[in-house]
Amino acid sequence: MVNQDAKGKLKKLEPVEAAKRLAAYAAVDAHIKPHHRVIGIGSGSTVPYVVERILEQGSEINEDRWFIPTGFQSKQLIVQAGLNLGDVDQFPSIDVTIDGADEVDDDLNAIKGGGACHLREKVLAEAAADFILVADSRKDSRVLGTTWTQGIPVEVAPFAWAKVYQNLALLGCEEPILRMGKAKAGPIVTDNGNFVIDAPFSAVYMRDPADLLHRIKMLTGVLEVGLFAGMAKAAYFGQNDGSVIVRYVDASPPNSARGPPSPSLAVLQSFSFTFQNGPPEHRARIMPSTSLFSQRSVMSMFTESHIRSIKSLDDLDNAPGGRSAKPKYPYVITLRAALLGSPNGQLTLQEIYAEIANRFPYYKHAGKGWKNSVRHNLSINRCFKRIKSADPSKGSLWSVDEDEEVTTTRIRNKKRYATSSRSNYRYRARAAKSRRSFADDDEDEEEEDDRSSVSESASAAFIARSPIRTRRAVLAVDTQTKSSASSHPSATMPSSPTTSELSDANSVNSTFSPLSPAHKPIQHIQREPAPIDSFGRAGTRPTPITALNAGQSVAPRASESPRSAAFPHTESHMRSFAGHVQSPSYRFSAVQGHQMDDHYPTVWPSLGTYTPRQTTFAGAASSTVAGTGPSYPDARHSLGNYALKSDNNHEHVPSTSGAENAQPYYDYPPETEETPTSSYYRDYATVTQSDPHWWQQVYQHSSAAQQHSPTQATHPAPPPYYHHQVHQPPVTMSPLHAGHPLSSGYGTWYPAPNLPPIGHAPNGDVTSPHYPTLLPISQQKRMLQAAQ
Ligand SMILES: O=C(CO)[C@H](O)[C@H](O)COP(=O)(O)O
Repeated sequence: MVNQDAKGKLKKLEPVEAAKRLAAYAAVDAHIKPHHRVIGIGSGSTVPYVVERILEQGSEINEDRWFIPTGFQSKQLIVQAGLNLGDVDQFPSIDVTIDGADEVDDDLNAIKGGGACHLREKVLAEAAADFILVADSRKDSRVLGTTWTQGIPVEVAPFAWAKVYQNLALLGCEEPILRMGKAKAGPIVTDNGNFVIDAPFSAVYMRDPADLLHRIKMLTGVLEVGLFAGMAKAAYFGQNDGSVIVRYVDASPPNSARGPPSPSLAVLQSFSFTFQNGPPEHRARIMPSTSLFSQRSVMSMFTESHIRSIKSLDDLDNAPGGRSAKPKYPYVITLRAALLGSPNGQLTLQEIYAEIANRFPYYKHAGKGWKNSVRHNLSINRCFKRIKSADPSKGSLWSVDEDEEVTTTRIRNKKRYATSSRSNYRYRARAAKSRRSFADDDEDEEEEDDRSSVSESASAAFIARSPIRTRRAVLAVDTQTKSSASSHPSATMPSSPTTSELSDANSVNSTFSPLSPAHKPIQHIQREPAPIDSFGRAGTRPTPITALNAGQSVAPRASESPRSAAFPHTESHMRSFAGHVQSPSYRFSAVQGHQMDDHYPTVWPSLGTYTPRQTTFAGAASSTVAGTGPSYPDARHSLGNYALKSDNNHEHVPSTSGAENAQPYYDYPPETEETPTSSYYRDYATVTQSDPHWWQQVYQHSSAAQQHSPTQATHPAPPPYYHHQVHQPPVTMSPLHAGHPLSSGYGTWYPAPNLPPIGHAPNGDVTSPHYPTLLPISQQKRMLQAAQ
């Protein structure tokens, strides 16, 4: 056999190659079973070992099989190995596809397409009952884009490439590059006759690969995106030490890994793998990355009937070490016990914390992380129900739905992944929504979060928000029959990025990279002059960013806001009560935890952009961003106390006059709750459509408030609420719109191309990585200039 030397031993390989072989062999052994008839063969440097191992299953098994290639390379491999070559149009259902990857994140989302095969690769991945990734350990990453920095491969129709290229930049891509051939003049051409653009996006975007995938995929001319979100069932990473780390999206191996063992396990005695099962302590010892080894595996130690027999916190045992020791129970069990044991079976979030900390004093000193976990578990497990409290000052109540399966995460995940990446996406959106709503219930917590150090922020925030944990298991080479691979000295592999490395990667050095001079093929197209609005301003249409010269903004800002009969006040008038009036967009931003200051212009409906003199928040500030910065006192005294009620019953219920009375106020209408981003845009659009008369009322009221209390430092009279009916139907922006430039009456706003992580905004703002801010192009340019 080709992989064996004259003595029948496995040929020695360089460490990286040996690691690839380990991964490939382990994956084939676990997933390609004798009964599998149609097998997808992926592309990349690990895949030859996949074919090698399949061949070792014997010609008898293989002669009844069909092998489907993902490109030229795999077609060659199949043909040269003498295997039956098929295609996906003959076999639209594939048993198992095994493929390489450029980078794989914690949730088994992957970047693929380094070999420009990702269109076919994705078709085969989707067609397969089980899609399995194989790679060496360098591809194992926490956040995509950490090690694979050349960008997301995007396959495009050749004639559309320049348009896609331009639109990728508008989506926030830092520096798209049309991939050039190595020994070819001009761009590489894929197996399907298309071009590839490599599109790097900053870590903020990469934290939600499904969302980014959808945005890019929606660009006309894009044929496929090399982001494989929620598709892989397992990933095998060969290690230098001769072991293989396998990660599943679930607590147990996918279907293909069950059933009769692969014959090669028995055939190839000299190279065998064993799952290191056994007690959790043992697994923990061989898996230093315990944070990745989540509750899921712990959960499997409890049977459903055991969980159902627990009726209160008193039924829970202490861990060794007594009452104050760290409890051994997963949160779902503890939470269930706390709720069931309460007098009415209902508790508020704060009461849940208190009950748990009372039963297990460990939590009293355990920092804040456990509260995040409590909220996370409440939101993701269907057995917990959220109930509106009759007393709004109490916040929501939680109870247990006994009819729902007690969610062992294994069962849940199976359902979730049985469908598609879309369900993963929806799931994330649901979890995201839930997190947002928790923010209102859990003021203290958010406060703590906002103050948390930067070192914790980037990766911790990502990990905390990721609802899915993959399970790691280590496949180790049997010590009795150590393979040649493991006898090689270990090469130094880059380790997982540390938190600080991650934050470095996220920090903003420049906010917008203009197109690379080396690849600046888009010509300036003479456009019709931008329409002039009723205030004499140009720029009501999106202007492609690529058509701008350095330092030029889309619509230069006039020194004074224009006047109109309906709203005859100058900008300086407006400034005089900057602390009293806010636009909903401001307020929305406030609830996301953004600290606003005069770097952030406000869009005044029909008037243009208004830059307030100082940071102000609307009523919302009194809930989630309480205490996040010096602006808060202003927010407390800002007008902000109005309600915006739109046709879809989407009501911004304001706070009354201070944090003490703050209520959860922001409720997402169902049709817009898919992603925070969509809501952001919807709100933004609402601003641009608001009725000027309403604003006039607000103005008048705020004038009155100001007369009553001329300085912001003293207490303005709490104004009554204003209800505003938006005359046009509310704009429901799907997430697919997100990322497109929006035009207001004043200019075009683009999604910020390179968003700062928490605590890293260039102006010192606290920002949330989850809720991109729209920055006006002029500001982006300013920031870019400042960075240079
Ligand atoms: O997606 C791919 C090709 O489109 C490959 O699987 C990926 O690029 C990995 O390749 P390699 O193992 O050679 O690094």
